[in-house]
Amino acid sequence: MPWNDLLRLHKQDPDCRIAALFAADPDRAERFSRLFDGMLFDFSKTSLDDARLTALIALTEACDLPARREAMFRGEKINTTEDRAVLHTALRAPEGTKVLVDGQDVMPEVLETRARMARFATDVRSGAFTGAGGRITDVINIGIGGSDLGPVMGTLALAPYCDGPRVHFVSNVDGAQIHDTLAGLDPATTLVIVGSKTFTTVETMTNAATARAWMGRCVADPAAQFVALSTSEDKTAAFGIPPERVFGFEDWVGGRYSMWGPIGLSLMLAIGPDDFDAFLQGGAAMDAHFRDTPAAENLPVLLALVGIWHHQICGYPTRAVLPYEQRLTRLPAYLQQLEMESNGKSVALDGSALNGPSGPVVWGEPGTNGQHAFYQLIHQGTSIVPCEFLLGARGHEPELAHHHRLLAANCLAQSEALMRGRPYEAALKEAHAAGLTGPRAETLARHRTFTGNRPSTTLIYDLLTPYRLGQIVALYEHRVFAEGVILGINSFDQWGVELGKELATALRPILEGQESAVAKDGSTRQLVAFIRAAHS
Ligand SMILES: O=P(O)(O)OC[C@H]1O[C@H](O)[C@H](O)[C@@H](O)[C@@H]1O
Repeated sequence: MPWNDLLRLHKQDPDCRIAALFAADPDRAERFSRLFDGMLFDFSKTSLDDARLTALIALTEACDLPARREAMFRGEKINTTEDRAVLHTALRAPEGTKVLVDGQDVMPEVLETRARMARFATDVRSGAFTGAGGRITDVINIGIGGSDLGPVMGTLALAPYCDGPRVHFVSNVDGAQIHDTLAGLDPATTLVIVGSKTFTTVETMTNAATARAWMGRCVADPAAQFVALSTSEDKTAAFGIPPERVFGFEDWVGGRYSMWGPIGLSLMLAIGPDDFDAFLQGGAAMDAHFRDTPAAENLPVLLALVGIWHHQICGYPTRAVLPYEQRLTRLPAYLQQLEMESNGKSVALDGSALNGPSGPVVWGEPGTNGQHAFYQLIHQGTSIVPCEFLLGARGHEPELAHHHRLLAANCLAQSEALMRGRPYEAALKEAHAAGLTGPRAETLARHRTFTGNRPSTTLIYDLLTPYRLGQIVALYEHRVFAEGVILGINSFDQWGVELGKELATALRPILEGQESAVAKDGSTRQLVAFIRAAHS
C-alpha cells in the first residue's frame, strides 16, 4: 500500500534534515531536479530521498495515472458528474492532430475558431476593424473566474509583448470596478468583450449591460463594438451580438482551463496572433511531455507528488507560490482558482467520502515584495509553509540587469535561508559579538534563531516569453490533474460554488425590501437591517 509506505517513511524520520541530505549526497541537487525544454524543476530542498520518491511514484501506479491521462487526452468523459470530456488540450493542439469526442473529430472546429480569432485580432490591431470613432484604442474584457483570471494573468505576464490596444479587465459585480474602468475610456474607440462560458453569470451579465448602456449613450450601434466568447450561441444572440463576432467553444473546456481558446481573445489582441501561437505551442510542448514521459521524469507529475508529500503526508496545510517575477503578480490568484476549485473537494469520484485531505490552500505574492510582508511567518511561524519559487534567469530589461541580479540573489537566498536556518548557538555568538551578555543575549538569541529545514522547490527558466508562459500554465494544469487522479477527485466540476449563488439570488429581493428577512438567521437579519438602514 503506497499510502501506508509513505506514512511509514515519514514517521521513521519526520524531522529529517534537508541540509544533511545534501551533506550525504554530493549529487543531490542534480538527482532531485529535472530539466525539460529550457526549464529546470529543482525539488532537492525538500525532505524527499530515494525511498520516499519511489513510494510517491508507486502512488501513480496504484491509481493507474497513465490510463487516466490517456482517457483525458482521448476525449473520454472523465468529468463524470457533468458527463463531459476534458479537452482543453485540444485548444492548443497543433494542426494535424485528431481529437475525437463521441466519435467526432473536434479539431477542424477548434482550428477554424483559432483562425477566426486571429483574423479578428489582426483587423483590430491593424485598424481595419474600427469603432464609431475610428481605430480601437482600448479593449474591456468583461468576465469572471475562468473567464477573467487567465487573460488578466497572461496579459500582465507578457507585458513586454503587448503592442496592441490597451486591455482592461472588469470582473467584480461591485460597480466600483466598471465605474473606474469606464471613467478613463472613450466609448467610440472601445471594444467590449463579454466572456462567459455559460453567458448566464450574474456578475458578467450585469457588467455587460452597464457597459452597453454606457456605450449606447455615445455610439449609435453599440452592439457593433461588442464581442462574445461563449458556449451558448442562443444567449449571445439574445444579448444582441451578431454571430460574426461570437467566438464559441464546447462544454469540454472547463472555465478555469479556457484561456487557450476564445476566452484568450483579449490576450491575443494585446500580444498579437503570432505570440499567442507561441503561447499555445508552449502548452502543447508540455502536453506532449506530460503524456509521454515516465512519472520519475515527468514535471507535472513530480510537482503533484512533491505537493502530496508536503500536504497529505507531512500535513502542511498550505502552499505558497512565490514568483520572483513581478509580471507574474496574478499567477497566485490564477492558481488559486485552478488548484482550489479543481481539487478542493470532500467527495471522491465514486461518491464516497474522500479518504484523506483534499488539495491544499494555495496562496502567494511576487518576491521580493512578500519578503517585506509575510515571510516572517514562513521563516519563524509555527506552521510550515512549503514554498514554490519561480524565477526567470534573465529579465526583459538588459539596461536594468543589476535589478535582476538582486532579484535572483533574493530568490536564491530565501530558499537557502529556509533550508539552513540559523541555529541558536550562531545567534548567541552574534549577540555576544554585538556586546550583549548573560540572559539578555540568550533571550535575543532565541528570538533570532531560525529552525530552518523548511522545504521549497524552485522552477527556473531563461526568460518569461509567450512560449514559456504556455509551458508554465500547462505544467500547473497537469499537476492539478495528476494530483486529482491520485486523490481520487474529479478535478473538473465545481459544485461548491452553487449554494452561495442560490442564496444571493434569494437575498436580492430581501435587500430591495420586497421580501422579509424573517426566515433568515439572526446574523443575516442583522446585516440586512444595517444595509437597509444605510439606504433609508
Ligand atoms: O464563464 P462563466 O460561465 O461566466 O463562469 C465564470 C466562473 O463562474 C463560476 O462560478 C465557476 O465557479 C467558475 O469556474 C467559472 O469560471
